[in-house]
Amino acid sequence: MARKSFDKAHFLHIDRHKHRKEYKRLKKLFRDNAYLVNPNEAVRNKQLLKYWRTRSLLFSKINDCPIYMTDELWFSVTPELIAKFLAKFIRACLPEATKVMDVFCGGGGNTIQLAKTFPTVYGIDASLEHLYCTYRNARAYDVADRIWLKHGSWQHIAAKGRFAKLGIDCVFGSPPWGGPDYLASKSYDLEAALQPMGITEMLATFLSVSSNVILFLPRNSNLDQISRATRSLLGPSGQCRVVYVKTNGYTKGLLCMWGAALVSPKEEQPNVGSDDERPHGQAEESQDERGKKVLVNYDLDG
Ligand SMILES: C[S@@+](CC[C@H](N)C(=O)[O-])C[C@H]1O[C@@H](n2cnc3c(N)ncnc32)[C@H](O)[C@@H]1O
Repeated sequence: MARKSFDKAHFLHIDRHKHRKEYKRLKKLFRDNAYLVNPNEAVRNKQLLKYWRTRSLLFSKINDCPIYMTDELWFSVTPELIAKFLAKFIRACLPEATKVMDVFCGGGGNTIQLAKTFPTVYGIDASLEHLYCTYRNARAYDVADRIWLKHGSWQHIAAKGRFAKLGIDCVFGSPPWGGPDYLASKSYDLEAALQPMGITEMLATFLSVSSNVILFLPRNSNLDQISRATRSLLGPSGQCRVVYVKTNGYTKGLLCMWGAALVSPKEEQPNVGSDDERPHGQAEESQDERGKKVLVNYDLDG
């Protein structure tokens, strides 16, 4: 691989001298062209076959452009349709926004669509391999120059408070749900099962970066825990908007939103922007009995 295989300026603070080990690992990943997907050869791991077969739902360019995936990314990347919807939704609510953050950026499913919509996107992940995949995939989508990647665990990064000073307009996160077993119980315990911290602590760390927060959570999430976390951090009048996202008639997860512009936008999102720029889909909205959560069903096939 050529010497200029990656632009290290995009990997924040991975300095050749200060962080020798990380730098070397990153260089080796680039040199080996590690994790490149071969669209003509099925993945060896049988458990991942179903994801490989529907690979173009994850990245529509996967059959034509170099896309990079670790085993974990096959089942954790946000499908492109949802990532696109989310990026347009944020822009419709926050038309002036320029800087957004994707905590737990994984293989870049969300980072890429955010970078297609906003000029500056910060991506954070505890896995150097995943950050490398995000960068590579962003190159395939021609948006690598808009992204800045930080390696480390969110707990440590949030505690340092550096991102709080950057004027980030919206912070998004798709935290690990604990693998495909997340549906094993009827109600997903957002305090005990969500990684790397429970919903209240996670929301607090996100709110320390921006007042506009979005989390992508399991579809069976315990909504009372969301209400409690909201009130404990934002007071009794705090509000959260919960958007159920459906594709192919199947609810993929829910988007939980905090911040005035996201919870009570001046105009309803589907009517904002040109036809091309509108978040695509049908929304049904209702208030819960206490009026604290705005529940929305969003069917992307509608
Ligand atoms: C569900 S995946 C995110 C998928 C991503 N939105 C995408 O579309 O590719 C969760 C990610 O969180 C990362 N992660 C897990 N624990 C973390 C931590 N403590 N701090 C930062 N990232 C973490 C994992 O490495 C994984 O890439």
